[in-house]
Amino acid sequence: MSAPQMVLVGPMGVGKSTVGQLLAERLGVGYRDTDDDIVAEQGRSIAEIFVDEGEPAFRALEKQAVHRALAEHDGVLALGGGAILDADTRALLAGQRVAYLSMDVEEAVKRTGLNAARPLLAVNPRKQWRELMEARRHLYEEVATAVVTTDGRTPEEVTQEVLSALELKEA
Ligand SMILES: Nc1ncnc2c1ncn2[C@@H]1O[C@H](COP(=O)(O)OP(=O)(O)O)[C@@H](O)[C@H]1O
Ligand SMILES: O=C(O)C1=C[C@@H](OP(=O)(O)O)[C@@H](O)[C@H](O)C1
Ligand SMILES: [Mg+2]
Repeated sequence: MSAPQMVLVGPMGVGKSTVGQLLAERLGVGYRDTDDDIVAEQGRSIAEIFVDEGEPAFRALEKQAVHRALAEHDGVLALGGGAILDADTRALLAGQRVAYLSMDVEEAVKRTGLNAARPLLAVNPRKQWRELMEARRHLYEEVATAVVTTDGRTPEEVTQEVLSALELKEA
């Protein structure tokens, strides 16, 4: 049983996976991403799981993957954007170092576009993103120990901000 050095949360396309890998390099620790764990375990893409079984089935797989990673991983952990919808997951995040990466809607549309890999934004991404954020913003804020805005910042700049905000020492 261990705990991640830090966890990244935030909406789709905000840069959790990109910044997570940079953070892991800077900290000299391993990187893990719960979406990758689900894809590896299922042998299917996230989009295929949504199409084949629907969102509730994906959320059940996600909950298992997140709880396993929180117990096993001691490096940087990036969660899928919707993982914080689960109350048990939010309870497990209490007491951990959690950075919430945020951005505004225009940046979100630029970064995700009409990207079929993110089924929840496949149709009318601007409206979908606004609705998702209305439902989730307070949950990201609830679990976060630091909030880092990513608008107009490169992944390297966001990485630096996260290190400073969480007072993490580099390797
Ligand atoms: N700070 C940034 N500025 C501009 N583009 C970014 C930034 N961070 C990530 N991206 C791009 O946005 C897209 C989504 O990034 P990703 O790391 O997959 O986000 P998430 O894991 O949060 O869904 C990728 O194409 C990535 O290259
Ligand atoms: O926000 C969401 O509900 C989702 C975010 C995705 O992960 P990213 O946040 O890494 O894109 C992925 O888990 C799935 O498409 C659902
Ligand atoms: Mg990701």
